[in-house]
Amino acid sequence: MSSPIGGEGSGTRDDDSSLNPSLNNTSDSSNAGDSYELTSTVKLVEDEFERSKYEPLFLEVEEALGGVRPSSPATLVWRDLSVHVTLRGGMLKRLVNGVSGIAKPGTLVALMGPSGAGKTTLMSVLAHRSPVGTIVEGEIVMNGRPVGDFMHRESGYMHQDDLFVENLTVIEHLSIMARLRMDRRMSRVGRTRRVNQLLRQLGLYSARHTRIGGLDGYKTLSGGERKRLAFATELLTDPGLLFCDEPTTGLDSFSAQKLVSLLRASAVQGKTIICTIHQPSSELVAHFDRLVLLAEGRIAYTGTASGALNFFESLGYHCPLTYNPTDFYIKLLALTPGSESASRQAIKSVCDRFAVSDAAKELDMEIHLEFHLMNSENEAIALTAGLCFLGTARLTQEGIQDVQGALFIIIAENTFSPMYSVLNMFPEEFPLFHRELRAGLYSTPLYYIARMIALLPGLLVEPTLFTLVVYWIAGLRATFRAFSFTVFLSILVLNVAIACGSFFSCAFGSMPLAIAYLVPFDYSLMMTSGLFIKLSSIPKYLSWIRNLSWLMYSNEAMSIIQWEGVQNITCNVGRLTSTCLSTGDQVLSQYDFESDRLWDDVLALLLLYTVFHLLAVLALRHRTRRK
Ligand SMILES: Nc1ncnc2c1ncn2[C@@H]1O[C@H](COP(=O)(O)OP(=O)(O)OP(=O)(O)O)[C@@H](O)[C@H]1O
Repeated sequence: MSSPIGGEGSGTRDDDSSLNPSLNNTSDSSNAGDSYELTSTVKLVEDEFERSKYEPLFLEVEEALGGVRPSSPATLVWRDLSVHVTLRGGMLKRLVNGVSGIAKPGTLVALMGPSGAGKTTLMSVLAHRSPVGTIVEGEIVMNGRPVGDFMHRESGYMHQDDLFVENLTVIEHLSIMARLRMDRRMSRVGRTRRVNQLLRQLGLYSARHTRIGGLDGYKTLSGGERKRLAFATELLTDPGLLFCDEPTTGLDSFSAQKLVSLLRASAVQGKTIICTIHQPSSELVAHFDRLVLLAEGRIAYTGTASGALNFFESLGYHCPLTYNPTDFYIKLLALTPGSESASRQAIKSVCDRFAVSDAAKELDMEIHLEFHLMNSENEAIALTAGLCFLGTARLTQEGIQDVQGALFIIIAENTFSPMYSVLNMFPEEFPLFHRELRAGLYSTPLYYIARMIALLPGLLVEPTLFTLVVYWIAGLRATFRAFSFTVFLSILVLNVAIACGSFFSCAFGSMPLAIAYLVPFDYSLMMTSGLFIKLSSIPKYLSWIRNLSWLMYSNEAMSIIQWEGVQNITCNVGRLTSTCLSTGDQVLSQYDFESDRLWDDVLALLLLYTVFHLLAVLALRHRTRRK
């Protein structure tokens, strides 16, 4: 039988009667259709190659763009993760012990450690691909969702032993996999383009007609090419998250370097990549953004490669100059035959010291924040908040506090979660943005504006929904003007908060640093909001902060809307109260608010919105120039 592939000949392709039999089976009409479609898909790929020879410009542009961005960026967070297996006789064996970590879009993470440290176990649990019978405790979430079967669709897993149908050629393998794995709604031309693109990106173009392996007398793929083919197979669906189990094992140093460079390039495009890796050279380690050193199922270190050197030096372990630092750590964290108990003691001490280190605290803070942001389900909070205030906002002395409380909930909910949620936006995208900026694809202000426009639907819908729920359940002033003005103000508040968060995000290179400065700032905003301390009693040297406090402006404006013109607040007869506030004006002056400042407050909010965005663009431009 002749090969289904036409075009130029290759010694490896002729006499190909051994392609997947189902694809050549003409007795079944559906299979015949499949076979026809596959044949024409492969043909299309070939045609595309032929054309691409004459399209150098297209290649250059694609190279400049670095291919496509992943369809969905993925943040994976795990907290207090322990993994056990049940041994014969029902005994439990712990393989991973209370491990926490985070992997974000655009980062390449290395899981390292001596043999038996738990790397493969941890990675398979994170990928939701652990063997049956594995008991997992702790939390693992991807983009806010606890991991589940969806991980098989939404993440790729490159196994250590790449198994292929050996007598297929590279292009046949990828075409079949494209057909099986890619979205069924994608057109044949779309699939072809993707295969074509991957072959070029992963340097497999010249080997496209080479058989994967096995058959005597034929040229077969090298180890490095096999790994790259396995990588290309996982990239077909363009997952945001990719797991690679020992991708460099069995490769010479040049091939290993080439493969890790490809992983790095994919990460720079926005993917999250987690690899287990065995004793990498210093050059390889330099490609990784984060190292996770495991020992005896625990974390011995997490952070940058240079941070690892400092951490171990702080414990008194100095890596000799002639030594590869990763070999040094792994030797240090391995059980030495004959003195296992002393080794275990030393490993325990390293892990304990890391658990109380600054790096571990920073990591904890980052993880805590991720979980906090994931858990802040807006509508659920709105409902809970609304129910707490159910019907309490009446025109009585107690009702005054309830109205002010409900207003503050609206302001706070539209301030804090959104402000912190954008903190990582710019540091995360900075490598890709910087590369595209250098390629002259757009300017800094244009990128910034596009980023903000992308957020816009959420910036309008979220505050509207939240206010809608809290406002009516709490029973705030039931007039169209009061309600619509409150919605308008809550949208404004959220937008100022996002502008402020964006400024901190652009000004600081990492989220922990941005948080370190933002937390004291947001406390001062809150304290000068008018709810906790009377504005007139704030010390003079601090009172200027209130000019920056959009919480104060919005609190004043929303209070004016609720209380303007109100004349009939009930005083409790028979109850000894120091003062009785019977009009709306008295309520406002109780909080040091002025009834004629409504439009001043709106203007101040608009001004803060503009200033924060301008500062953010300037900070971003400064960072790109500095880099
Ligand atoms: N199903 C199982 N039953 C019992 N012990 C297991 C099981 N799976 C793994 N282990 C043990 O758990 C420990 C961690 O295994 P794991 O494969 O995760 O280590 P690793 O760090 O990936 O090692 P390597 O680098 O050698 O692949 C090892 O001691 C291993 O023997």
